Amino acid sequence: MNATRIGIVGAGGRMGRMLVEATLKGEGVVLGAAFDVPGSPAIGKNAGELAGLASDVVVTDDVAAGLKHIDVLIDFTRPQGTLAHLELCRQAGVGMVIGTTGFEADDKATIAEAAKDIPVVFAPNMAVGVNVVFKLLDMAARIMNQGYDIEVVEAHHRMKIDAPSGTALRMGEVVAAALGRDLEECAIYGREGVTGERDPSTIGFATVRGGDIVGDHTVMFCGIGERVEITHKASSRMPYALGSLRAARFMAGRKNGLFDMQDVLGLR
Ligand SMILES: NC(=O)C1=CN([C@@H]2O[C@H](COP(=O)(O)OP(=O)(O)OC[C@H]3O[C@@H](n4cnc5c(N)ncnc54)[C@H](OP(=O)(O)O)[C@@H]3O)[C@@H](O)[C@H]2O)C=CC1
Ligand SMILES: O=C(O)C1=N[C@H](C(=O)O)C[C@H](O)C1
Repeated sequence: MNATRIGIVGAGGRMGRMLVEATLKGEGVVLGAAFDVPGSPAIGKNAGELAGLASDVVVTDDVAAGLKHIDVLIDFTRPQGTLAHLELCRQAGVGMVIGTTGFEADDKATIAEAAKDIPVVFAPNMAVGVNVVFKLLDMAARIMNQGYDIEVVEAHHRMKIDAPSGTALRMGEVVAAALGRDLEECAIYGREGVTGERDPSTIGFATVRGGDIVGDHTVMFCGIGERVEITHKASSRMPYALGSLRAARFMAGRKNGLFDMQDVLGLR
């Protein structure tokens, strides 16, 4: 089988560099193109340089032209950029792996619409461990469905711009769905002042930002006399990159459809 030709947008970013490294070292994938925004210091550089490796791919800002050389575009940028790339991929018939977080509901509908024409894997966390945690949370919530207060706590590096993290929100969605609740109606995003007693139907979120924390997530099920905490801690961005490449390989032979990492990992 031919190697999947990968394009990476935001190649100079934290995830972009990790993806370049994983692609250049990976099996069944080949780096076909690398992109960043106009004016980025990454433009004109050899992509391999971003990861201390050898490559013949030069980073450009012309995504439309570069799509001719790839099968799948991997995008960890910003919602606005991702949506622009999505339209280009749709026109070119190129699949997309979307790791960007911070989308509004309308944006997610746009992604779902585009996935009628091209294959899209869209997930707030590509790490295998986090996707296993989603399954554990579903099971835990179904069993501890009464008498347990549920709180989601996440911590990330000081450069992160969205909160709560996409992963924390998905954890909340998984738990809410298992309990037959609607997260939009029961989420509490932080507390301050005289809040009153806790409403047992709510799911609380707390956010920590600091230093170089890669990504920690804990869901607490707090009962009377006991507490269960389910935690995932990332100490490297490589699991996100390796999951993304798995998603890109998963697309081979697919013409369209919206998938997430549960589909890629066979956890559905
Ligand atoms: N799904 C998952 O598994 C994971 C998701 N993420 C998500 O990925 C995203 C990126 O994270 P991270 O790599 O840390 O961020 P960085 O800021 O390090 O990288 C983002 C990259 O995208 C570029 N960029 C910024 N705006 C645009 C735009 N409008 N169009 C195109 N490119 C743009 C940046 O260029 P410049 O620096 O010049 O602005 C940079 O190269 C975030 O949403 C984050 O939450 C992160 C890790 C894992
Ligand atoms: O911005 C990050 O760094 C991360 N973002 C994703 C999120 O918002 O859930 C995934 C991971 O936690 C790292």
